[in-house]
Amino acid sequence: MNARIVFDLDGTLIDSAPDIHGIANAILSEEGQEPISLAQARDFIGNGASVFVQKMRAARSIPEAEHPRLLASFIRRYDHAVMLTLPYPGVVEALAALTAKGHRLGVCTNKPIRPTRAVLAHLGLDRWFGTVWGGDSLPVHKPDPAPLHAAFEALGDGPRLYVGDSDVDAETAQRAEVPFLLFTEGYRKVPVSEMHHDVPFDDFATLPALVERLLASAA
Ligand SMILES: O=C(O)COP(=O)(O)O
Ligand SMILES: [Mg+2]
Repeated sequence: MNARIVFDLDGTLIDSAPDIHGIANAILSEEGQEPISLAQARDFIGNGASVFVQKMRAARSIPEAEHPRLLASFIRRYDHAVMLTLPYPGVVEALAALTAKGHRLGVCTNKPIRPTRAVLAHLGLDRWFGTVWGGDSLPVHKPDPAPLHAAFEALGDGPRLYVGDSDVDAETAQRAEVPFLLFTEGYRKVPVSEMHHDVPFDDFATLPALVERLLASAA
């Protein structure tokens, strides 16, 4: 059965934390602040750019009054923050295998749409996706299920599956009532056993077979 499969981006398809860490520290350096660690940057990703900047400010006690200026600086740099980002191992092969099976693929991320398109194009991943939704594509973002619903709608008919790495994705899938495959090697903050999911996986090489099994069991 040809399915619609939507993917989260940061921490699921791509390890983008090194680039996001880089822009955060460029801003903090300009502000005369100490840098944050890569682990902190990874931890701050998941709820979009504004929440990232809010957590970065909190880590360095930068007042809220600076938020709009720092967010604008973050967004300005974000489109070019692609040089250190790589797909996780096996992602390209998995996307090719799923496409060869006739499944239609999409992206639903809380990353703003411009850097989303920039990084997908930079990595040559854009060719695999029939639809791409960013954190600012609609007035609401994940865990609101609206962008996920919109992504599925754009892909036509067929069973739906969502693939993501975070508690935000788990909640989005639950609210959208969509089966959820959890990539356990991304930017997860919560133990796998405490997260909602239908199927966990830690290696993209296993994803195509897991998808077929999940679709067969649901049929
Ligand atoms: O940019 C973010 O904060 C999160 O992005 P994601 O939804 O692709 O994990
Ligand atoms: Mg993610």
